[in-house]
Amino acid sequence: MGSTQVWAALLPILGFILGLMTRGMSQAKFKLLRNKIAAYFSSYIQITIPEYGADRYQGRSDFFVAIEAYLSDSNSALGVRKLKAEIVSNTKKPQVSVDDEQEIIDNSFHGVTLWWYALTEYPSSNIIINRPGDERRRFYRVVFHKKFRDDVINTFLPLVIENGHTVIANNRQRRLFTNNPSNRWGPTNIWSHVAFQHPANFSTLAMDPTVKEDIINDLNAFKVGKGYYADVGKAWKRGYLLFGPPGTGKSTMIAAIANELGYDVYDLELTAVKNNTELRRLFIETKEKSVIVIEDIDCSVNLTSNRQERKKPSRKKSGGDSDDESDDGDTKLTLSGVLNFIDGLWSACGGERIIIFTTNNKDELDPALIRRGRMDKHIEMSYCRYEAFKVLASNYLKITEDQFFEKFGEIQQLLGEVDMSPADVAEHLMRMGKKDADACLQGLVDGLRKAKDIAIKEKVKANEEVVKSMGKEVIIEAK
Ligand SMILES: Nc1ncnc2c1ncn2[C@@H]1O[C@H](COP(=O)(O)OP(=O)(O)OP(=O)(O)O)[C@@H](O)[C@H]1O
Ligand SMILES: [Mg+2]
Repeated sequence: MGSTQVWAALLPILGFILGLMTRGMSQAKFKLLRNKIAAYFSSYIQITIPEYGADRYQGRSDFFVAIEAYLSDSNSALGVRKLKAEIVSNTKKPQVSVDDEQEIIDNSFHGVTLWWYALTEYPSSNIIINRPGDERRRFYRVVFHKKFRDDVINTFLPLVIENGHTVIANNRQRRLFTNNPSNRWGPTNIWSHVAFQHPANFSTLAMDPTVKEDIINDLNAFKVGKGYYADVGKAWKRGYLLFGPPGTGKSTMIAAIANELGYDVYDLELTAVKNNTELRRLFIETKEKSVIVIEDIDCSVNLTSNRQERKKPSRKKSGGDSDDESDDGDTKLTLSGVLNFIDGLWSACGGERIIIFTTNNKDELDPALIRRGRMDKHIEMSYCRYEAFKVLASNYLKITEDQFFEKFGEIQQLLGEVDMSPADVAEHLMRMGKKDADACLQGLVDGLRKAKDIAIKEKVKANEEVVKSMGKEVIIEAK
C-alpha cells in the first residue's frame, strides 16, 4: 500500500509542523485537524468499527464480532504471526483472532486490496473508569482505495458480516432448548437450554440407504437455499413429518438432522402451551439455524378434535386453513394456531428453520396439519430390514456381511418375516455381558425366532376369533 504507507510515515512530521502551528489548541481538536488534512491528501478511505456502540450495556457490536470471526477464518490472516485466543461462552473451542496492531492484507474481494487493522486505544490516565470495558477501546479499521467505496460498503462489508456469522455458527456449542411453562416466563427465559451433544449422525442411522441419501441431499439443498427460497417467494423453512412405530429411530433422526446441519434444537412441549398467543411468542423467540421439534404431535394436544368439529355440517369452512377457531385462540391452543405456527406470517420471521413433527399414528392426524407445503417431506421410519441391520451390525459390532455370512443370511430371512424395531435389534447387538459378535448375532437370531413364533400364534388366535364370530353370525342368520 505504497501511498498509505508514505502517508503513515509523513503523519508524525505533519503532526509536528501542525503542533508548532496550533500551539494552544486542545489535543482533541488538534487530532481532528491532523486527520482531516491527511484524509484530504490521501486517495484511501478508512472505516473504523468500534467494539462497543454508544451504549456499552448493549454489549459488543454485532459488526465488530462478525469482523473478528471473519478475520479469524480468512486465508488472508494466515500470515499473521500474533494471534490471541479467548474462551467465549457457547463456543466449542477457543476463539482465535488477530492480535492488536496487526495488519492483514485482504485480496479476497474481486482482487481489490483492503488492509485490516486490529487496534486498541487506552484513554489517558486521568479518566475515571466506571463501566466495564472502558479501560480500553478496541476497534477494527479497514482501509481501501476510494474508487471502491460503493463496492466495499454495499457488497463487501455485508459479505464480511454474513461470513462472520457463518464462522460463529460453526464454532458455537449447539443447544437443546425446551419451553418453560408460561407462569415462569420472564422477559428472557421462555426457553431453557442445555448443551446439545447427541452423537447421532446419518452414517450410524439404520434405514433404507436410498431414503437416507434423499434426506441428506434435501437437507443440504435447504441449507444453501437462501437465494432459491427468496427467488420463489417462499419463507426459508422446511417441514418434515417423521412417522413410524416406537423405536424405529424418529428421535435419533432428529438428532442426526441437527448434527448434519449444525443447528440448535427447540423441543417444543405443546402440553405446556396454553394458547395460540403463547405459541406465537415461543416461535418468535426461536433463533434462525434451528430445528423446531414437536414430538408425538398426535398425543400433544387434542388437535384432532378440531377436525371432528369442523366436519360438522353447520361449519362453513373446512380443511384446516380456516380461522373459525380464532375466537378460542386467546384461551386455547387450537389447530389453526398450530397451522399458523408452521406457515402463518409469523413463521416467516428470521428464516432458516426446519420444523419436525413425529408421530406413531400418521392416520390420526388432521390432513391439514401434514399436507405438502406444510410438512414438505413425509418420512416413514420402519421396522428393521436387512439393509438397516447391516448398519446396526457395523455400528455395534464393527462387523460386515462377509465375516458372518451364514448368520447374516439367517437374519436376513427372519427380518423379512418378522417386524422388529431397530431399537430392539440394537438391544440384541449390544455386547454388554456377551462375549463376542457371534454370541450377539445368535442372541438376535433367537430373539427373531421367538418374535416369529409369537406373531404366528397371535395370527392363529386372531383367525380363530374371526372364524368363531363368523360361525355365530351364521347361526344367528339361520335362526
Ligand atoms: N433407525 C435407527 N438407527 C439407529 N439406531 C436406532 C434406530 N432406531 C432406533 N435406534 C436405537 O434405538 C433407540 C430408540 O430410538 P428412537 O428413540 O430414535 O426411536 P423413536 O422412533 O423416536 O421411538 P418413539 O416413537 O418411542 O419415540 C435409539 O437410542 C437408538 O439407539
Ligand atoms: Mg422418539
